[in-house]
Amino acid sequence: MAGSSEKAPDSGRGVVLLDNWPGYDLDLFTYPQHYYGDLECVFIPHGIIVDRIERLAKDIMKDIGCHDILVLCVLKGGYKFCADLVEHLKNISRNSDRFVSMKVDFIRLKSYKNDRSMGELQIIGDEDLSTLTGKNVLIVEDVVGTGRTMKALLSSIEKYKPNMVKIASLLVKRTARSDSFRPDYAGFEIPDVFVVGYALDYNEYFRDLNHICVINEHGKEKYRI
Ligand SMILES: O=P(O)(O)OC[C@H]1O[C@H](OP(=O)(O)OP(=O)(O)O)[C@H](O)[C@@H]1O
Ligand code: HPA
Repeated sequence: MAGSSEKAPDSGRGVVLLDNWPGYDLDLFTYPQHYYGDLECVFIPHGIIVDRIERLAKDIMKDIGCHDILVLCVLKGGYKFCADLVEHLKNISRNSDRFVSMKVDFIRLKSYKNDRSMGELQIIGDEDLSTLTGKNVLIVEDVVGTGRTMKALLSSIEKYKPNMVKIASLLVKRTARSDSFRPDYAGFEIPDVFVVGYALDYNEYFRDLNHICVINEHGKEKYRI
């Protein structure tokens, strides 16, 4: 992976995977048998994901660790990232002089069918966003693609007047469909490919895959709705 990083590190973009990043041969890793034949490659192995999150947690604590934090996990795709990030944030907080109190809340958003954004964001459930009023909110999201989901969420949240809002996204796509929305913290910047695993899904499949992988055409056909 080191060979695929761009020249000067730009921590705002996270680990940059170039358009020609081929990923790793699937046979070098283990993954559930029920997905044999459905994947192109291992794009980001699980170990690297977790190591990168450890560093994100350090950066987040450095910036906002002086405040009490309300972590807002965006379901469903964000649950793995959120769980691992909170674990690292807790470890850092526990081992530092200043203990930061952290609460975790959840919101469920849905906009994708197959590998396409349907344009309209659904907030599923009856979330009471008034709990965000006056809070220092850290939104935790799995992927920013077009950026529509995050923009819509931010505009829904604004009226509840949180004290501060920061966004951490594990992945950010370089895509022509993007309205150039950038999170405050990014794990990896990736090309415009549809990835699954580590809780990212294709029509609810592949959330039970540890690595982030690229789905192939066979997989898309098999699970298309
Ligand atoms: O930047 P965008 O193009 O808007 O895409 C990003 C969103 O798409 C996915 O959600 P999805 O609708 O698949 O719901 P899920 O989290 O339940 O899988 C993902 O979890 C993000 O929330
Ligand atoms: O690549 C992706 N995978 C899963 N969900 C997504 N939502 C936007 N992009 C993606």
